[in-house]
Amino acid sequence: MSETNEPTSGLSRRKLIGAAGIGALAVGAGAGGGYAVGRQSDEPTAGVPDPDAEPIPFEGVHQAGIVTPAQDRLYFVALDMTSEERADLISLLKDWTEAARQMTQGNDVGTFGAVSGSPFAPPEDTGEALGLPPSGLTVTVGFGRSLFVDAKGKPRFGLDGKLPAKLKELPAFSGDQLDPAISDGDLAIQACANDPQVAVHAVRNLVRIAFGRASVRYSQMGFGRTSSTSSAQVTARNMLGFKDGTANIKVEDKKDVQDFVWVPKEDGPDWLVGGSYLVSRKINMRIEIWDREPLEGQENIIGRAKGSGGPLSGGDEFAKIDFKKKNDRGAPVIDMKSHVRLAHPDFNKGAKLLRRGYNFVDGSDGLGQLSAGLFFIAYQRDPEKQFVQVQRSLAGSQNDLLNEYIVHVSSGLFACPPGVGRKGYWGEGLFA
Ligand SMILES: C=CC1=C(C)c2cc3[nH]c(cc4nc(cc5[nH]c(cc1n2)c(C)c5CCC(=O)O)C(CCC(=O)O)=C4C)c(C)c3C=C
Ligand SMILES: [Fe+2]
Repeated sequence: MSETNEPTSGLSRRKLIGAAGIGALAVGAGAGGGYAVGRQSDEPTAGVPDPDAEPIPFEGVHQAGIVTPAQDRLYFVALDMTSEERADLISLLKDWTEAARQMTQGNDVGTFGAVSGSPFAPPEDTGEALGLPPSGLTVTVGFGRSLFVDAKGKPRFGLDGKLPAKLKELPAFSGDQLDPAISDGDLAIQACANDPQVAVHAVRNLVRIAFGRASVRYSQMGFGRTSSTSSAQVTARNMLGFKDGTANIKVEDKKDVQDFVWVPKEDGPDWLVGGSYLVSRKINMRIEIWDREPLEGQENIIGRAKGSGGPLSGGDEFAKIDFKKKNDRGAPVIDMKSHVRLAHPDFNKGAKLLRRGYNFVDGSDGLGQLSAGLFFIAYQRDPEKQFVQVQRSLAGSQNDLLNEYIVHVSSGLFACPPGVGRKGYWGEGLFA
């Protein structure tokens, strides 16, 4: 297994297949006939470079979609197994791995894809990504605690002894209003891309492949990444209008990535080494109330300037925060209950997270208010020492000033296995 590998071969969505040409339909008989129709060629439009044409490598030591520079769109889905058969779980993980391998490289799912198979059988690929480039698609999977043990603690799928000690249920936090229907799950898929159609196509096909073995529990679409995971990216803004992700772990911070993101051998279990834990929290915002808060108040709540993103203690966006600085009345310039102070490693036993969240707007509620917020995602090596530590500091009406404007409504914790090589499949080590 290497960190990066060349794309695998497959049926390119963008290649003109056969000599029939645009719009022509080749008709034949039998599943192996190769009925090909292509709608686009690989030729770029003259003078317009396509930044999304180059796929992100699927194979590697770690799964893509964690330290990979955060794309602009998310489609997150949690599923529950509908079969209790170990063989079904294994075959599902194998089928998902192969499909993700193909889709992330800009190829159709299957041997004949969307339009090259038998006209008498449903296509292997649903087709809505035909003609679209890879668009930076990454597909990342995770396993929930309920995949390993049922509600009574009885092992499922013969996975006795495989449950990671750190894959505990997250504790209840003050102020949580969690809806079980949109929380947890046996399996999670995080599909990220720069084109929402490509992310949706990926999830739709994986859900379709799962039919008879697993079904959707809940899903969430996200737009506008709220974190940068590379210092080459500009910091994007969240729905509160603030730059979000300034102090995030970036892929270039090699030591932080090593210390805070990947599960090392000494932590175990063996099958998870090189993987990571994903925490998801859907956080609704009382956005209309926030919008009535004066600028000074908004900045005091976050602890940073809304325009530049710099700390209120002074300096540009990436200046070190001076929590000791006082104003002329002798009060701390950075409020003791500001979000950045309570979330900062200095006040959380050194804990850091790799945040990878997205904005969402799920239409409007019955009161004419936007159902908007942040679908928070964070990766870490140890959920208790990292997410739980920080969220305990933030939660509750006596803590983070931001809590007046937000409410956590969904929660998930998933163990994401390491990456795969040319032949492996996700979670293979679980069945060794
Ligand atoms: C438990 C972890 C965190 C939750 C939940 C969370 C929710 C949340 N955050 C914002 C907006 C911002 N967060 C910022 C910084 C920041 N947030 C967390 C953790 C959680 N946030 C951390 C660890 C940090 C970095 C702290 C530091 O080291 O300085 C910022 C500032 C810019 C930045 O550094 O990213 C903003 C803005 C919202 C709106 C929100 C819930 C809806
Ligand atoms: Fe935050």
